[in-house]
Amino acid sequence: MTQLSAAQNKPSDGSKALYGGKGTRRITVRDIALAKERGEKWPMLTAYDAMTASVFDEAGIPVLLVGDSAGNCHLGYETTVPVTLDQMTMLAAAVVRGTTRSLIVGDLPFGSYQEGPVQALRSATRLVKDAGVGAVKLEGGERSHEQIRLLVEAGIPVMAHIGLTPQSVNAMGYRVQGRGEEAAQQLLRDAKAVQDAGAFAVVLELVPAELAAEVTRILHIPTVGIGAGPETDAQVLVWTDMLGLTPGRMPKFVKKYADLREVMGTAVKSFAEDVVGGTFPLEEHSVH
Ligand SMILES: Nc1nc(=O)c2c([nH]1)NC[C@@H]1CN(c3ccc(C(=O)N[C@@H](CCC(=O)O)C(=O)O)cc3)CN21
Ligand SMILES: CC(C)C(=O)C(=O)O
Ligand SMILES: [Mg+2]
Repeated sequence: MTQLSAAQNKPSDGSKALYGGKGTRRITVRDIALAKERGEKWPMLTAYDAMTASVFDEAGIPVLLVGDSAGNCHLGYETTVPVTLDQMTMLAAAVVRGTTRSLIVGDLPFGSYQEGPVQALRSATRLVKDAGVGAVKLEGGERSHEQIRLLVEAGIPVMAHIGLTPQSVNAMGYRVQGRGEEAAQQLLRDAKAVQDAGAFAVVLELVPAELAAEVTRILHIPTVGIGAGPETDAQVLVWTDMLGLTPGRMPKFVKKYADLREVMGTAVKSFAEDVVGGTFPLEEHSVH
């Protein structure tokens, strides 16, 4: 363990912090492991296109997830369930092209790894070779440990995802997971299973804060919380939620840092009014 300067949340040994560090090469899973040793917290956001990803990359977000939340946040589906591997490959390739420093994690969509480890390896290989991601993510704890193990043996870093697993919405709904002694024990078994299988990090979605804190203390790999309280090593939010673009009511765990829906709506209305009223384009926007 290297010593951490608590005031600045920066490593005191001269190495680069995941967030706030000046390094320009691409972040690796090794950098992520070192951050946990230093007790450093880090942010993760979703991204679905090159332009948005470049904004987050330039802002210093060390890890970007090309989430299958693209299904409902980018492609107009109700849930993540219909998203295909072809769609994820196209979106992930765009995010890789738009970034230089962030580690890009590609979500394996529903149906691309449930058949077993061999299918999972074929799907993950597609994201690595055709999109250029540095890691993949898949849902499930004990039930996915064989998939995780084979991918890791093949040299593909895996981020696991336990607690609420949205690809199982038709079976479990969108409910808090790990409430009550039995469910808490299952979550602890899932967390240990993905670590033992070789995952480099694990997302904890919608689990009680106390349980997420316990998992974070027990595991040596970093935990990435979403609706899992303040004690996880990292926090992830869906970018359209935290920037106020997603329509409608937000889950309780979302903090809205901007109101892009309002900003964009107001701007496009002024454009429309300018066109209708003949005040755009002006002489300065015209060529002769
Ligand atoms: N826009 C968006 N944001 C997300 O965080 C997100 C997605 N889409 N799509 C994929 C999954 C699905 N997720 C979800 C979806 C719904 C709830 C939800 O309804 N939560 C409620 C009730 C929880 C309860 O009390 O049991 C909440 O208020 O948090 C939570 C996470 C998280 N992910
Ligand atoms: C919510 C995060 C963890 C995710 O899996 C996604 O955005 O698809
Ligand atoms: Mg996902």
